[in-house]
Amino acid sequence: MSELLESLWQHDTAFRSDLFAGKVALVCGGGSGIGRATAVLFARLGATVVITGRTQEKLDAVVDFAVKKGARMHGFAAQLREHEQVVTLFEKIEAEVGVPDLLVNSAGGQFPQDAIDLSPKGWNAVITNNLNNTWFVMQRAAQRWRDLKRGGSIVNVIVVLERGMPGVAHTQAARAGIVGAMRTVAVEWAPLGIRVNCVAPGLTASEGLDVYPPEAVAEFPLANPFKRPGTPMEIAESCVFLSAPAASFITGETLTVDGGGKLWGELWLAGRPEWYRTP
Ligand SMILES: CCC/C=C/C(=O)SCCNC(=O)CCNC(=O)[C@H](O)C(C)(C)COP(=O)([O-])OP(=O)([O-])OC[C@H]1O[C@@H](n2cnc3c(N)ncnc32)[C@H](O)[C@@H]1OP(=O)([O-])[O-]
Ligand SMILES: NC(=O)C1=CN([C@@H]2O[C@H](COP(=O)(O)OP(=O)(O)OC[C@H]3O[C@@H](n4cnc5c(N)ncnc54)[C@H](OP(=O)(O)O)[C@@H]3O)[C@@H](O)[C@H]2O)C=CC1
Repeated sequence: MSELLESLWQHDTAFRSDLFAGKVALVCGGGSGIGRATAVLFARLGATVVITGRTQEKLDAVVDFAVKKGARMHGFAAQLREHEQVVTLFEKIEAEVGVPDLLVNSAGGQFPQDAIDLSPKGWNAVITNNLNNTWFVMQRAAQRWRDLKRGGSIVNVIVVLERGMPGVAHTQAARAGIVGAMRTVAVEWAPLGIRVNCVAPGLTASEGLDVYPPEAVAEFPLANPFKRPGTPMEIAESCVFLSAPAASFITGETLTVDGGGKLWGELWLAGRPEWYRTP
């Protein structure tokens, strides 16, 4: 783990080392994968960072590392599907750290299953985990910015939507909901000085991929024309770009970071059905 964190700390970045000095960044899902890379990058660029997720130990590992590097980072656990927990989380952050200026929503995930077999409980779990979760957090941030008469930036990490994604219809539906909400509030919240954007990663090498079956994993190199997964840092750079002053005229957009996967690529997350196998 410390080797991985060290590699994130040393990784090349396009950004100035004091870019976010004086800013507070909240990264949901910051205990692993894309969220962790984003949190570490914000910390390297001078922000005070708060990470959240359900598992305190995962958060502690990242915080301990960052603090040893001299960065300012805090880890507060929360189940983001519960609206009351989101409200309490914001109260805690404001009391102990300060009002977040920047929000990156990378908390989410799903399980792979053919759509026809999804149970109502499984569908609801994934919709709640990726639509309600992200919405509760982005709305709470916007409410606080409105109340305090200050702006902010929101970046939601979603999935690539253009061609659907066999094996994860539930997550496609949830993330399409986020895109619709994002495009709408980009207009409603512009007068408040709030920008809201999405990053759509292609297949990215994170712990999150552990839930996929071996037959799906074996075909992951077919996901894009580079024939490799992206790295969490390749996604983090885009999350940070959209949060930065360099993106001050960008709102309501989705930045796809998928190595060209939506132009050429195949991703069968629950495995390739017989019909689509070449003889
Ligand atoms: C490029 C695209 C690639 C994307 C990659 C990534 O996103 S990587 C990042 C990925 N990172 C992540 O995905 C991490 C986050 N992911 C998660 O935490 C879970 O996937 C979650 C969203 C379902 C959690 O919801 P939860 O805590 O409520 O979960 P729970 O365990 O209580 O299940 C609720 C119900 O869901 C159903 N069901 C669940 N699993 C399966 C299954 N394998 N099979 C079938 N069904 C399944 C089942 O009905 C279950 O109820 P039951 O029958 O047990 O009474
Ligand atoms: N890796 C990939 O190939 C791709 C990933 N994505 C998306 O990017 C996002 C980040 O994924 P990635 O970093 O790869 O995967 P991870 O599973 O590593 O990260 C997801 C994080 O979200 C947290 N989380 C999940 N649900 C909740 C919840 N209800 N409340 C609070 N925290 C929660 C998890 O922590 P904990 O379990 O401790 O709560 C975990 O740290 C996800 O939305 C994912 O679907 C999109 C496209 C491709």
